[in-house]
Amino acid sequence: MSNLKVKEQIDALVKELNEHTYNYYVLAMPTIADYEFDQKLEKLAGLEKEYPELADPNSPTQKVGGDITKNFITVKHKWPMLSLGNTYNEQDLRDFDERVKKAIGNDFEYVCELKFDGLSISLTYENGKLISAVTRGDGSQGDDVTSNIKTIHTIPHQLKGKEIPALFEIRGEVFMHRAAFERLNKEREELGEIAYANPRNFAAGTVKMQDSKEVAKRPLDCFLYALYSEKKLFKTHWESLQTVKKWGFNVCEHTRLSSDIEDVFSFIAYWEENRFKLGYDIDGIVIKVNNYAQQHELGFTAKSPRWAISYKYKAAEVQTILEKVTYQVGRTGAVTPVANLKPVLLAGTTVKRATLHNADEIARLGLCENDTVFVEKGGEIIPKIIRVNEALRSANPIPIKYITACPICATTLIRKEGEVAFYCPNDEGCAPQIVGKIQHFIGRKAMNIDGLGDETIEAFYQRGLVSHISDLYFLHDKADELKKIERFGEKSIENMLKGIEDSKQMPFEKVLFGLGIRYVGETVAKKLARGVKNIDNLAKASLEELTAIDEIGVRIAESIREYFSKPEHLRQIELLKAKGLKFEIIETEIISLSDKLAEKTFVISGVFEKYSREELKELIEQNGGKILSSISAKLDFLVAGANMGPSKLEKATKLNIPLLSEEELIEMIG
Ligand SMILES: NC(=O)c1ccc[n+]([C@@H]2O[C@H](COP(=O)([O-])OP(=O)(O)OC[C@H]3O[C@@H](n4cnc5c(N)ncnc54)[C@H](O)[C@@H]3O)[C@@H](O)[C@H]2O)c1
Ligand SMILES: [Zn+2]
Repeated sequence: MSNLKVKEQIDALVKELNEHTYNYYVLAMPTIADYEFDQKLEKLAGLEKEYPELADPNSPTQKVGGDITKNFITVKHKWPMLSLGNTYNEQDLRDFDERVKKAIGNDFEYVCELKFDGLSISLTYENGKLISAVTRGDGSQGDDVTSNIKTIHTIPHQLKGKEIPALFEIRGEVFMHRAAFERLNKEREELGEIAYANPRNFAAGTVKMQDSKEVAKRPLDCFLYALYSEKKLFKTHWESLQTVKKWGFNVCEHTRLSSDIEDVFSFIAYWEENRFKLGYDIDGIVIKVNNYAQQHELGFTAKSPRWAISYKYKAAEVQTILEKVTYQVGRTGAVTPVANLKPVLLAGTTVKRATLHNADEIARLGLCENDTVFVEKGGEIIPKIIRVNEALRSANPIPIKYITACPICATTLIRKEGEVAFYCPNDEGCAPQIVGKIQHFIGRKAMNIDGLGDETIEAFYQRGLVSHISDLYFLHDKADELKKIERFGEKSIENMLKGIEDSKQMPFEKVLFGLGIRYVGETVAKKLARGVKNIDNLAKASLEELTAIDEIGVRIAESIREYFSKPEHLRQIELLKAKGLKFEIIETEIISLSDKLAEKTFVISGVFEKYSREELKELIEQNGGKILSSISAKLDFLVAGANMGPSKLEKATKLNIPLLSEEELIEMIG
C-alpha cells in the first residue's frame, strides 16, 4: 500500500471514530455496536503501529474518550482517569497474560471484577468527609458533580472508623439498576419524552443534570473499585478492597482472587452465563494484577494501565424469523411498531417480541416480510433487532411498509417536523388514546382517585359510560348502569364515587398534570402552576411568556399552545371547573415578615443545602425583596449555590454583583 493510501485510511478511521466517540459520550446515542467500534479502533492501532510516521497525534487510540461540559466546574485529576485495554477473545487474553509474565515473572495474582456498565466517578475524602466527586471527563480533568453524587444513598458522606487516612481518593462506577431503569423509562415514554436506550445512558444523563433534587428522584447506585492515596496504605489491590468495604464503601461481592489465567477464564465463563441474573448491567469483566509494586513495574500506556485489561462480552444474539410487525397506540397517540418473532431462546428467556422504536428504525434495518433477523439482548431488558440475515432472504422480498393510518381508528397518521414518531391525531375518537388519557388522569401521580383502576376505566369506556375525563364527575347520576357491571358491588361503587368526589380537592398542579398535555410531566406541571397561577393564564400565555418560566423550553411551550388551541380541550376544562376541580393555585399568601430586603433585587442560582430554591424565593419575598429572572446591572445580589453555571458566575463578577451564600442571606434577614 502506498503511504498516501495508508494516510487516507488512517485519516478516515480517525474521523469516523471521533464521530462515534462524540455520539457515545456527548449525545449518549451511539450508532454502532461497541464490538464494531472496538474492531475499527484495533484496525487503526494496527496501522499506526506499522506506520508510526503517519499517525495522527489526535488519534482516538491515544486519548481517553469522554466529555467535559460547561455546566460544571472543571477539576483536574490528581491521578489521570484512564481507560482500559479490551479484548473479546481468549487468545488476546492469553497474550496479555504472557506480556505480564515477561515483565514481572510468574509470581503474581489477578483480581477479577465485574465490569459495570455505567460511568466512572472519582470521590475525594478529607478527614473522613466526602469533599468532591468528579467525572472522568477527558481523563485529565472532569466535571465537579459533587452535589449530584451526594444524592446516591450507597455513597457515604461521612466515614466512620479509626484508621481512615486523612486524605484519599476512591474511584468507582455509577450505575442504575435495571428495574429502576425500566420503571423510570416507562414513565418518560408515557409523557412523550424520549426514552433512554439503556441504564448506562440514563445514569450518565442523570449525573449531569443541573438540579440535584431531580437527581435525587432517580435511584442511582455506585460500586467502588480503586483506592488512590499519596501514602502507601496497602500492598495489594485485594487488601484495599477488603478494607474500604469496612470503611463503609459499596464494593461488589462478585470479586475473585485468581492465581492463574485458567482460573480467570472460569470466572469469565461463569459470568457470561449468569450476567443476566444480576440486577444491573455488566459488559464484561476486568482483570487486574493484584500487587501494587508489580502494577508499578508494568506501568501505563498513554491511555490505559498495562497491569489491567477488560474482557468484554459480545452481546448475546440469536437468529429467528420476523413473523409480523404490529403497531401500538399510546395515550399521546404515538404509534410504536413492535416486531413479533418466532419464539426463540436467548440468554435464558424466550423472546417473542422486539422493539422497533419507530419508522426510521425499520428503514435503517431494511426489514422485509419473513426476514430472518439477528436479535440481541444487550443490557436492555427488551431485546432488539440488530440486523437482517440477507443470505436467508426470499427471492422477492416485500419490504415492510410503515402504516399510514391508525391501526385502531384508521385516521391518517402524522409526523411532526423534527420528531421521529408518527402520531394518530384523532385524540377524541381513538380508543387507546381516550382510555389512556382517563387512566392517566386517575393515576397515582395525578389525581390518585381511590376505588378506580385501569381495568374499570376500560370497562366503563366499553359501556359508553366515559369517553372524557369530565365524564367521571357525572358517574354519580349513573348508579343504575354501574350496578349492571359484573363484580362491581354497591360498596365498590360507593368507594369509587367518594374517591371521585374527594379528587375535587386535589391541587391545581395535580389537575394540570392529569390533563395529560404532551411533555407536561409532574415537575413541569408544578413549575407551570407556580408560574402562571391559574388555568386561564396558562391558556392565554404566549410562547415567550411560557419559556420565561423556570425550566420551560420551546418544545413544552409549543405543546401547551397546541393543547389550548383545541376547542374540545377548553370545553373539558369548563366542565371540570363547573364540577369544582381546582384550576388555580391556592396562593400561600405572601405573609410579610419584615421589609429588611425592601427595594433589593435577587437572582437565585444553583443548588442549596438547607433550602430549596422555591423556599429561598419565598423567604426573600416575605421580607420585601424582589426576584429577578436574569442577571443584569440592575441586580443587587446573586444568591449562589453549588453547581451554578460558570457563565452566570462570570457575568455576575463582570458586573460586580455581590454573591450571597444561603447562610449570608439568612443572616441578612436576621
Ligand atoms: N459504540 C460506539 O459508538 C462507541 C464509541 C466510543 C466508545 N465506545 C465503547 O466504549 C469503550 C471505551 O470506553 P472507555 O474508555 O470508558 O473504556 P471501557 O469502558 O471499555 O473501560 C474503562 C472503564 O471501565 C469502567 N469500569 C467498570 N468496572 C470497572 C472495574 N471493576 N474496574 C475498573 N474499571 C471499571 C470504568 O468506568 C473505566 O473508566 C470502548 O470499548 C467502546 O466499546 C463505543
Ligand atoms: Zn387512532
